[in-house]
Amino acid sequence: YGSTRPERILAEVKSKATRGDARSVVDTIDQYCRHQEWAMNVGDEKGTILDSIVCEVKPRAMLELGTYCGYSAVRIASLLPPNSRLITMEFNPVFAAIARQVIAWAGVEDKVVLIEGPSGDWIPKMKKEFGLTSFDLVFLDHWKDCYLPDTKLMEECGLLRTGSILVADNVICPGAPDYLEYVRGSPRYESKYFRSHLEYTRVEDGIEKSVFLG
Ligand SMILES: Cn1cnc(CNC(=O)c2cc(-c3ccc(F)cc3)cc(O)c2O)c1
Ligand SMILES: [Mg+2]
Repeated sequence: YGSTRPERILAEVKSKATRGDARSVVDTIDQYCRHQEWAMNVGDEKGTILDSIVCEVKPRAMLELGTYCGYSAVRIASLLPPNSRLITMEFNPVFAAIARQVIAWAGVEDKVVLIEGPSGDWIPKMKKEFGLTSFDLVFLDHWKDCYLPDTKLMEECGLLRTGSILVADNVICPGAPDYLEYVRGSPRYESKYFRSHLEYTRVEDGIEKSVFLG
């Protein structure tokens, strides 16, 4: 059914999840990816860690790099306070097209802005395009070799303020060694590792939470 994995995930959401119910969309995707076919969503275990950070920070302005099918965008948006915005960026137009439909099905489209294209092109334009001063919280979940260059670019573009928090998925598997070395070694960050597992598996993975100190 459906020719691509994201299309099969969307089909599952439309047939099993309750329209307008973000939690049921999240649970449907988790069930499908745990029992039918694995997919690179942040998943339920690491998702709980992400939830706790979103609830603690209560971000007014949040950025996600790497939308994929929209699983974490839906998860995050369902926790955002009123008149807060999640901007989520996806390079791959096929993923973006699926994610738009998953986000709409969950009924969170008024909290989420999905932008398509390369992060390196978009990051320098964000302030102007969205009337932003800075991001309170950034979730990095895109190509692992882009975590570090994009973090440096966000610093240079003044998108991080004292207290802005970076949350990075997959710092162990597939891994982002250069990023980890940077945030753990830099005096401008206070970093903490949350040990977990690769989504839907017993393989070790984790989330790194790093506070920008300015
Ligand atoms: C193509 N593409 C578009 N966006 C991206 C960015 N995401 C990832 O690469 C990514 C990969 C994995 C993963 C894949 C294979 C494996 F064996 C173990 C782990 C897990 C994740 O949570 C991820 O976020 C890749
Ligand atoms: Mg990931």
